[in-house]
Amino acid sequence: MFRIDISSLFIAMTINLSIMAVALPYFMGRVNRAARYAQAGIVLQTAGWIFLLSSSTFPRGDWADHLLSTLAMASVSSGMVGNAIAFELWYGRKPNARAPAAIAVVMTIGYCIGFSDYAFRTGWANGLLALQIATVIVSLCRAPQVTVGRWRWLLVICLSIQMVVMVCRAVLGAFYTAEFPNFYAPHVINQVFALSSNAMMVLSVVTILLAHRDEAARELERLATLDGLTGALNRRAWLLQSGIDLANSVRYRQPLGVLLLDLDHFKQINDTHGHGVGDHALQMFVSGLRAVSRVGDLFCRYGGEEFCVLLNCADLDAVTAYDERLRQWLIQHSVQELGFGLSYSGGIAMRSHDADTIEMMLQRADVALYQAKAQGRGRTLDSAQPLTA
Ligand SMILES: Nc1nc2c(ncn2[C@@H]2O[C@H](COP(=O)(O)OP(=O)(O)OP(=O)(O)O)[C@@H](O)[C@H]2O)c(=O)[nH]1
Repeated sequence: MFRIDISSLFIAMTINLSIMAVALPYFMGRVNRAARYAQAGIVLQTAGWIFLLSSSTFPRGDWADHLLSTLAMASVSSGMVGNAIAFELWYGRKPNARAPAAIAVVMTIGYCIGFSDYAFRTGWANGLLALQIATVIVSLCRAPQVTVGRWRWLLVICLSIQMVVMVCRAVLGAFYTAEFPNFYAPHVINQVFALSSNAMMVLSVVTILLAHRDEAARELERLATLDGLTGALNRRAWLLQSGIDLANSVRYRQPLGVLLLDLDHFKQINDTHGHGVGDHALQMFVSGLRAVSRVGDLFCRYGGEEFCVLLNCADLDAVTAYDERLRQWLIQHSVQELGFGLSYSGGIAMRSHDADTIEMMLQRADVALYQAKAQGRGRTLDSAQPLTA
């Protein structure tokens, strides 16, 4: 019959954690903030376990035992705070780990003060660590702001098991102290704890790698679809989405318009104020597009100082209103922000029949835009209106 040797399991886990604490930062190379927090979390958990195992080599209740055990609690609970922040970031949220951090502080202080009372300290530490895990589970169950892989549920399951074991340890330690005289006591709960901690260690490393891979994929997608300078969609992504929108507009018999916009005298802006100001003007123009756009409006940087907007469920009046809102926005903001007025010329093309394509609409909008430039700039013309020379 096999025997579960608790102290060997803890020692093996601490050795593996130490290896991971060194190997992860080394092999993952340059990583972003979330992965750095997760790596710091592993380092702190490792330190916590080293302190905890070292504390048991000193006489029980000795000052060294007291100090090392308290440091262990501080490190393990801070490690969970690091993990909580990493998960928040991986969920696309602003990092907010106030609850786990507050629990870590309160737990460590209470543990240090009440150290001489074994029943109290075991109940207190395990109970609050369970509560800390619960706050992380609640946060993981809330909808993420970005697409998150199945690692999310793997983590929820692991943490839930760990939380239940912690609660059992808290109850045993506080109320059934005789059955649970120390950390290595061969109680079934201690055995489950040793086994689940080992499994948890392996799975948390797997989770870190999966979450990190998810994030790298998101970053690649972002780079492939967004314009680096302005953050607007790039032409490729816009054409892809506008083809889908156009097909939907035919299917649901909704009007749809395209607005092609080109900043006026942009070369002169660059020449007079410098390329940096030119870049800032492009970014400001995109802020304007963002400010006046509504749900269903899709804009992109088409290239250079040219932008394109697709307006879903919009007739000519709605497209013209969009154009007017944008001009108003520029009048209100450009002089203040750039020191000079920024204007643009535009061409409108409405979907005119079911066989219309985005390319055909863009061609018509381009002709109208050319005409708007020829007529003195600072205006938008509709390609369906008779164009004056
Ligand atoms: N600062 C900056 N300038 C850019 C960028 N992309 C394109 N340009 C500049 O935009 C200018 C476009 O010039 P033109 O095509 O002559 O057009 P324009 O000066 O706006 O004249 P009109 O369109 O006829 O009013 C060029 O000087 C490009 O170098 C960019 O990312 N940043």
